[in-house]
Amino acid sequence: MASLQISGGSVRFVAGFNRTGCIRPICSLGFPHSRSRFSIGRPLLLRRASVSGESETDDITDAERDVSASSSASLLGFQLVPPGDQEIISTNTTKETTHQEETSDATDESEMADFGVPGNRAVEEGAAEVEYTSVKAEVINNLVFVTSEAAPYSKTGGLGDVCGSLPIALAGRGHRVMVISPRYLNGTSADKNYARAKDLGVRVTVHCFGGSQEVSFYHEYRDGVDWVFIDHQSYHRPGNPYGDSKGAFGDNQFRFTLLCHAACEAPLVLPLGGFTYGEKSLFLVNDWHAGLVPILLAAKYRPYGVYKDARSILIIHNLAHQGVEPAATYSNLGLPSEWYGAVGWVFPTWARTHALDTGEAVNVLKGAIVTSDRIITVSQGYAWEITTVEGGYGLQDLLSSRKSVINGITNGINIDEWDPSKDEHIPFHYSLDDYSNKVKCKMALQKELGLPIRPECPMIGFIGRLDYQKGIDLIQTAGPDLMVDDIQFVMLGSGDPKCESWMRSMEETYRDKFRGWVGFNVPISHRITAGCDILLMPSRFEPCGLNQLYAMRYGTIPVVHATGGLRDTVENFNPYAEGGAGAGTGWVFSPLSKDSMVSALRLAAATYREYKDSWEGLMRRGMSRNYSWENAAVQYEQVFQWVFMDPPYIN
Ligand SMILES: Nc1ncnc2c1ncn2[C@@H]1O[C@H](COP(=O)(O)OP(=O)(O)O[C@H]2O[C@H](CO)[C@@H](O)[C@H](O)[C@H]2O)[C@@H](O)[C@H]1O
Repeated sequence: MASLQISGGSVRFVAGFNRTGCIRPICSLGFPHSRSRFSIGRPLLLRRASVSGESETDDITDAERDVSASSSASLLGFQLVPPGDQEIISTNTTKETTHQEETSDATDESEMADFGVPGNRAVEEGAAEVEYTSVKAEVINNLVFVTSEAAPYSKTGGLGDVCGSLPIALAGRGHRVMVISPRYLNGTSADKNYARAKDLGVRVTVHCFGGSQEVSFYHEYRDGVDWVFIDHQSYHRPGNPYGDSKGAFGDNQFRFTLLCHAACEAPLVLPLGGFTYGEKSLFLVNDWHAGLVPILLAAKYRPYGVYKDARSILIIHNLAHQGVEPAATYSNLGLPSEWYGAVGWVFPTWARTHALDTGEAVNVLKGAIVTSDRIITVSQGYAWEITTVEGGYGLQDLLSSRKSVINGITNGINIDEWDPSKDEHIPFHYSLDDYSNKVKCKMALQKELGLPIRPECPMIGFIGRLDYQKGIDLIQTAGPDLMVDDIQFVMLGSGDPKCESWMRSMEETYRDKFRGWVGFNVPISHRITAGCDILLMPSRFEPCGLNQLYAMRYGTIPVVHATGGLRDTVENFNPYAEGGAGAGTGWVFSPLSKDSMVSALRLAAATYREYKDSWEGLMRRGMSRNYSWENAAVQYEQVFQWVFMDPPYIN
């Protein structure tokens, strides 16, 4: 790993094979439009059923294709962890656990509690159904979110959801909130998302990559939030924020370096509503794409007395993507030379390609971890996981050293967009008071997909990026076993081309049972969430996960692997609890194996068929939970208070 090669006039960073046999990244030095490493997945001519039930061919456009942040500067597939033993949580609803299970569970729980934040009422009061009355924050801050995506302007996954809804919740509590992301124009109808954003007429020159770049700022004030879009020609091209059908963009390091420099200038130069946000801003830095911000505050601004009163919080949505590029690219980042140590990173010896390979690289997320004032992960379980060798992706020791400033706060969801009583994407509406229309949503979905219309047949759904993280290999292995059962299965997603073709062949083999929809399609994701009885999430790791939250709100029962946020948010079903009334909101299986997943699904399907009361109990408990951002916002505010108590971490 990590050798530098001169090839065809460009320097390439060549990766070797990892322990699981996947080819590790091959990345370029980030020259505009040179291609780098992971391929994103080819466009697929997919066959899908039309509403009339007939099969049709649909050419998925770039705008629709799901290409996630994972495609960019990712360590995914680069197994930086020794294979560890999985803890065992029985999928048995009688909850018979072995001594080993009890021990490991107890350890995890107590260690995870270290990452909790006072104010988490859902946890503290042990009540899922806590009601929140919207109140104003006690202390008001100037908040500046920096992110590579924010829905509805840009979204390839959960990062877009969170950065599109948490800022609104915080603004509703009285904070002044700005969200900064690129103004992506890809020549499709998605460009109209930016139609209301107006050029502020402010120009800033950014010095990086051996030259100077002029960026401009577009602005829309909506739902109490200043949405600011950085404009530069490198954000204008077909594809999604990270790549296109040929793979991840080779200049992503450049594009996100530009974002970070411009984001640091924004609070100083943009007179939004007549006034700048000023130097006492709190930067909320999301994932590696924004990771240069805290480094710039420390290295570029504070030495000159600017941003002395500012603070930064790194929000980790996914540690598998760290923005790793060759060490030689350091000079591109626009940082003083003496700050190399902040981002300098060395691959472990075993991961290098040969004896002379020094394994040196720059790692933007690592730099953010060492320079940000505090760190938040999107669930408590994940906060603990990233400090372990299994979940730390090589950064576990560093993260453990900053354990005292790490907190886990479980994501909320946009309860207006995801509301079965008024969802514009679903054909029939329902609620906790009357969910009789849910089965009509199922029948409509069966019709739309060209499946036999069978309201009594358990319908299982999967929605997500088709990649290693989401455990798609497990679904593929389990496919034939599952198809023996009397169920229907629908998958929506795109990414790994092999999985895309597997979906197509499954659909051809099991015409009455399986449908695969390749692409990124928000309306369909809503209809699957409403129409299915069961939502499957066998994620290998899941920092929080949003689909299980959407599912529970829609009375769709999640069957999830016991990891990260899935374990935090789904309570394993116990039919004997509460004097036989039952408890729990889904099935949480472990270990991550085909057998364990299939038995959990079979248990769920059998409960659906034979124990209607238990099923309705599961639905009701899931639907009555409070998923709004209110609980999370209160905890975020607690961390905001803590972050201003201390001087900046790097002063
Ligand atoms: N093909 C498709 N068509 C339409 N919609 C699709 C789709 N594929 C995915 N989506 C949507 O994208 C979002 C995915 O959210 P997740 O939280 O599951 O995952 P993601 O891994 O992207 O996010 C990372 O960040 C989030 C936010 O913090 C964490 O919850 C998560 O664990 C972490 O991996 C959901 O809104 C889902 O409906």
